[in-house]
Amino acid sequence: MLRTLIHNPVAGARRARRLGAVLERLEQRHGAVVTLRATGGRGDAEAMARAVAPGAFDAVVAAGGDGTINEVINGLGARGGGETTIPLGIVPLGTANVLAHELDLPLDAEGVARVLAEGRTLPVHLGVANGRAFAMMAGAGLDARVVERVDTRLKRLIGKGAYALETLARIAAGGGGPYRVAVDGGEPVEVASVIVAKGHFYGGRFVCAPDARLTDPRLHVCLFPRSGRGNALRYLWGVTAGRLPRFPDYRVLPARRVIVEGPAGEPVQGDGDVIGHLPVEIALAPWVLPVLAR
Ligand SMILES: Nc1ncnc2c1ncn2[C@@H]1O[C@H](COP(=O)(O)OP(=O)(O)OP(=O)(O)O)[C@@H](O)[C@H]1O
Repeated sequence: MLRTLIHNPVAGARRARRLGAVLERLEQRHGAVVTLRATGGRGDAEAMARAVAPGAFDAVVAAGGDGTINEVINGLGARGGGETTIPLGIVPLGTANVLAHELDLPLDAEGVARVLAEGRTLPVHLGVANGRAFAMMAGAGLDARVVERVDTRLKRLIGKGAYALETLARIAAGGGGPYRVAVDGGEPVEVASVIVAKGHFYGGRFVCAPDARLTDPRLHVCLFPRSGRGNALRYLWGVTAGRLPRFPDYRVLPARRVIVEGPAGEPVQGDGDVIGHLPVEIALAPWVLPVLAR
């Protein structure tokens, strides 16, 4: 069993010991041969995944947060996708680890190593936003502005709390939008924020799109219609309290193709990192990614 493991040492800084324990179990208990490569900066994980020689490894493992995993996914996608795609494995070392939660991956070293060695492969349908693949979600509006501005040093220090503080700061600052969202060629609707989900979890284990599933070839468009600080706080409370899907003004539409327009140059987030700017066309990726899961 041959695995190449692409590690973001910044994402994993607080959890370096967990990665060591995973490697030890993989090699000693499961007899895996692991090649470890560390990234040196943004874009490295994608280039490393893209450069894996065909047939050299039977899985490419991303060790980091959702941003690192997203890069590896794009690197694997750039290889052409299709039947020959190398399976993706995950060592969750990030702040929110939304994809790991969505896949119900174990977080302990023993469990992570077992999935990487013996897990089944799950066919994951990806989204693609202006050519960049995403596994969990892409969006424009409040959450994209939060992702753009969140202080990375604070994230390393206090984890998810940095997102909470930045969300409150962005709500207080106001502005942004409105966005016009056209679903499957229909008339555009105007909203204050939009999230296009592939998975049902958001920001950890909060639920935005209850019916979205990674293995389902559909996008779920989450529409936050009302603008203003009061409504932004109300939606935020709805997400954190698990009430959002029951809000009468909140809507989730299944879709295959979504176009979002708004103030030119506003950020678009994908899997928790800025992956582009408006306007954006979001669709399903033309390839399916095999992902190692329980
Ligand atoms: N060696 C490196 N030094 C600095 N930044 C890096 C390095 N390698 C990767 N990065 C960048 O770090 C960013 C954050 O990484 P990642 O998302 O994996 O971790 P995280 O932010 O802790 O987790 P989460 O996405 O779950 O919040 C990514 O955008 C990635 O491109």
